[in-house]
Amino acid sequence: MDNLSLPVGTKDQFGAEAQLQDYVTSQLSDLFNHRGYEKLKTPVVEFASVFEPLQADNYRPYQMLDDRGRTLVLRPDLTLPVARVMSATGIEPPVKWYYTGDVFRLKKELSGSYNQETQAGVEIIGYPDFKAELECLMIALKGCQALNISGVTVQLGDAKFIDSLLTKLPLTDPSKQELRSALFEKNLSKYDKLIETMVDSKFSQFLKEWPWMFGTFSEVMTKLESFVSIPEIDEMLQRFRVAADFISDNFPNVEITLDLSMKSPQNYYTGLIFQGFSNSSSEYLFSGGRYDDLLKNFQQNQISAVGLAFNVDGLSRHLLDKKTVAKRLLFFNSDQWQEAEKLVLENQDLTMCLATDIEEARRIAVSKGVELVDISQGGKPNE
Ligand SMILES: N[C@@H](Cc1c[nH]c[nH+]1)C(=O)O
Repeated sequence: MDNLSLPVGTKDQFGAEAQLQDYVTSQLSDLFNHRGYEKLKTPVVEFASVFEPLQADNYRPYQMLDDRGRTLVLRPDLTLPVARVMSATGIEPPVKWYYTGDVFRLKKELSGSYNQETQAGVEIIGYPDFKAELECLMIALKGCQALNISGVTVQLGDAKFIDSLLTKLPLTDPSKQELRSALFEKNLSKYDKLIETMVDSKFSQFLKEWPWMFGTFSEVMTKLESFVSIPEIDEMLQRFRVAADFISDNFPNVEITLDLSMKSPQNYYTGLIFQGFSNSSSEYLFSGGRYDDLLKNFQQNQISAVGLAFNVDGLSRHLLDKKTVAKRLLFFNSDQWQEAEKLVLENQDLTMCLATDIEEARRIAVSKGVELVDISQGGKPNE
C-alpha cells in the first residue's frame, strides 16, 4: 500500500535516535549562544535561484511550483539562505549567525544515504582575518568535546589549491578540466596520460605525486616543501601551518590530515576548507570553510565570510552506539499520582507505566525487557 511507505531517501525517527538529535542540537545551540552568536531562521522552501551557486550533481533539490508557476525548492543548503538574508535586508556586517535546521539533497537511489539531513551551523560574515577560520575550528572542536566525541580527525585543504596550480601548467583549458576530474575521480591511468606531456616542466615531480598528496599533516607538508615554490601556494601553506598549530595547541588529541587532491565540498569556498571525522565512522562530523565571494551572487559588494555546519544526524548516530539506558517502569494506582509524580521527578531512570492492572504492567515490562517497580501495594521502589 502506497500510503504506508515513504519516499526514497526519507525515514521516520523515533526513540533514542530522535531524542539524541534534540540533545545534539541543544548542546550545539548552547555553545553558539555562549559565544555570542545570534540565531537566524530561514524558510524550508525558497526560490530555486537562491541555490544556483551549488554543484548541480551533488545537490539536486526537491522541486515544486508556487501558484504563479515559479520554481521553488526545499533548501539543499543553509549557507546560501544566510547570504540571501544579508543581501536582502542590508544588515550591517560584521555579524555572527547560528542556525539549526534540515537540508534536503536528493541522492542517488540505493546510495544508502538519506535525502533529509539535520545541520547546526554558524556563519561569520564580514571578518576577513584568519581569526574567523580559527574561531570556526574552535567551535567545531569544542562542539565535539561538548558531545564527548573522541578520536576526531580534522582534514584541512584549500579550495583554491587545485586551480592555483592548474593555471601554472602548460595545458589547454579542456585538458586542465580533464586533469582536474581525473584527480577527483582518482583515475590514475587518465591522470598519468595527461601529465605525460609535462615531463620537462618544473612541476613534473609534483605532478607525479599529486594524486598521493593526502595523509597526516606533517607528511604532506614535508613533501610539499620540497617542491617548487609558488607564491599563492606558499600563502596557503602558511595558513595550513597556522591552523594546524592552533588545533594542536588547543586540542592536543585531535589528529590533523591534509588533502590537496580533494574536491572542495562546496563550490562556493574560496580559501581554507576543513572537515571533521571520527575514527569509528566515515560520516563527516562537521564541514566548513571560507567563502568570500558568495554574497556577490546576490549583490554588488563582496563580503568576507567563513562558516561551518555540524552533521547533527551523524553526531547523533555516533552517540547512539554508546548510550541508551532502558528506563524502569513504575506501576501505581490512580490515587497515587502525586507519589508517582514525585518518584519520577526524583529518579531519572523511572517512567510511569499507565497499565490498568499489575498483570498488564508485568506483560509490558517483559515485552520491553525492563524492570517493573510496583508501588500499588504500598511498597517503595529500590533506588
Ligand atoms: N553549508 C556547508 C557548511 C558550511 C557552513 N558555512 C560554510 N560552510 C555544507 O552544508 O557543507
